[in-house]
Amino acid sequence: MSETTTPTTGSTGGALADPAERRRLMSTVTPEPGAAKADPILKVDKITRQFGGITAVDVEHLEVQRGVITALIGPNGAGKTTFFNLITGFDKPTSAGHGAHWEFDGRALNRTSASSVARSGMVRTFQLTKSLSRMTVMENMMLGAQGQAGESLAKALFRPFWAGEEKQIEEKALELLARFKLHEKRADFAGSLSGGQRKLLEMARALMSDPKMIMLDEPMAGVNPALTQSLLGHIQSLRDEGMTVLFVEHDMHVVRHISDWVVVMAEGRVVAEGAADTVMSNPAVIDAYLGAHHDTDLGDDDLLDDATMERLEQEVAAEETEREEGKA
Ligand SMILES: Nc1ncnc2c1ncn2[C@@H]1O[C@H](COP(=O)(O)OP(=O)(O)OP(=O)(O)O)[C@@H](O)[C@H]1O
Repeated sequence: MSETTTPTTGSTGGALADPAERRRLMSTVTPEPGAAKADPILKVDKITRQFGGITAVDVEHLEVQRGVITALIGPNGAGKTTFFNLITGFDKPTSAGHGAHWEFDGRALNRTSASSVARSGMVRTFQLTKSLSRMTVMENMMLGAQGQAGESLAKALFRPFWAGEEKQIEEKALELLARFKLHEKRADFAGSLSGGQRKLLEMARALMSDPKMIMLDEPMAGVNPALTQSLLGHIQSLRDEGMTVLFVEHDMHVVRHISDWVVVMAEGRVVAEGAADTVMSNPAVIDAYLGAHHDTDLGDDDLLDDATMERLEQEVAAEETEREEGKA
């Protein structure tokens, strides 16, 4: 287990803390859907997901550049959350076995479970579910290390970190809580935190496993202006330390402010890509947003429904049996 909160840096990590260097790097990318990147950490091919007659996702090709902040934007129902669910193993593409392929940091992930995806270094944040709200802030960070509810999910997503000693786990949790200014709240129930503090906790919790890429689904939703700057600062710091950030966001001010690259989805497809300051004037983007309503938000609350939890638990049990058999 790593004993430090410093994220794993990629080959371009560190140097990309310099805005001029990021601009130079991204200026080499052709601003068009599916554009090749200089050093992609994530490559996705032919992912489709249908729900009945609706095609929620139909992504032909997408690359995410290592070490920068990429925003995934699009009107309600564009398929952003479904796309997150698919590449993190929480949902299966309709095109599975028919050309769907995605790899993270050079490793194919299309046949792996959500837990394996997390172990590969691609970690997403989760909204506080009921059971996580009833745990303290510290317990959330330790995630089931003391046999709490939600343990299976924790095991599924944080196994690399679980391999360590409890003392080290605790030190790391405290270090992260201090970084995110939640130290004082460590004994409070997570459910008592404000919207912004919850977002900070979600981020801190995800960092317990030292991800190479962090995926944030609407990190600014429900955050009051006082904490917005702090959250934005944290996201930028992660990037400056070498982490790759992929986030879904509706707030265009936030998108313009922190994104090095913007990917636009509409009706399941990637319809535009480009630097934040130019992509919003792209006719395809304007078309995608015209008439779109931004007041309904499916969010990822449904992500941890009973059926999903059950499937994750089965996956974890199967992987544990496999590991035990491997040891024997
Ligand atoms: N479990 C599901 N069953 C049926 N349809 C679904 C399901 N999940 C998503 N959809 C549909 O897939 C489409 C894409 O939804 P998705 O939530 O991925 O969009 P989104 O871009 O994340 O939207 P938002 O910005 O509102 O969160 C929508 O038409 C939605 O109704």
